[in-house]
Amino acid sequence: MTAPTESRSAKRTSAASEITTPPPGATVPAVDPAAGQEYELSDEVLGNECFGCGPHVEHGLQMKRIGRDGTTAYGEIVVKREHQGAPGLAHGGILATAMDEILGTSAWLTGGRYVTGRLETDYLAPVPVGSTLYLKAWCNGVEGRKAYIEGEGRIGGPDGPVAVRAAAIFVRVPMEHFTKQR
Ligand SMILES: CCCCCCCCCC(=O)SCCNC(=O)CCNC(=O)[C@H](O)C(C)(C)COP(=O)(O)OP(=O)(O)OC[C@H]1O[C@@H](n2cnc3c(N)ncnc32)[C@H](O)[C@@H]1OP(=O)(O)O
Repeated sequence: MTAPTESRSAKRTSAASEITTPPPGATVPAVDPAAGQEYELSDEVLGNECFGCGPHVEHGLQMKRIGRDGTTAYGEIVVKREHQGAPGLAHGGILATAMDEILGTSAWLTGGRYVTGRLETDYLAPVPVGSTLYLKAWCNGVEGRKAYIEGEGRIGGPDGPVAVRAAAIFVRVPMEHFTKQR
């Protein structure tokens, strides 16, 4: 009998593909205190009915952003019954949404307003209903309007096993992207 082999995603240490890996010319943004201030103000400007972080969105993730360090963002969600896919486990799309939210937060910490262009997700372990997912995301580089962001979600504690990883390209947009009538 052969020993069970580790899954391909468990062997990978990053969710980033060639597309979401910053090109050689990308720069890691310097920490800008004004960017942090703008990020704090963003809810006031845009309101917050966000499925990811709106505190009063009943069936939303209600992600708590619990800190930042430069462009690294930290957050937590508690997986609720209405977030399940298979019985007792978080739906993969919900986990991707949580990653989108925390990676987006890191992008905004670079000092611009960003939307997700591409999001890649690796699922490494099931996430049970009732568990807390500890999220972290950081910026690997910025080139032109593109921010290359990566992150992970852990269960059991902030240093627990990684259950989900993601990598993304966020594209900088003007404020009108959010305010114009469609
Ligand atoms: C405190 C606040 C925290 C906020 C957290 C937010 C978390 C949630 C974030 C979201 O979920 S945002 C909602 C989901 N995303 C969208 O609705 C975006 C929909 N797409 C668009 O609006 C446009 O396609 C987009 C603004 C992304 C780009 O259109 P543009 O016409 O402005 O730009 P263009 O297409 O010229 O692309 C600009 C650059 O980005 C690149 N790009 C665009 N889309 C891409 C993509 N999908 N994959 C890779 N690269 C992409 C594109 O190749 C190009 O690279 P170069 O400058 O090198 O030429």
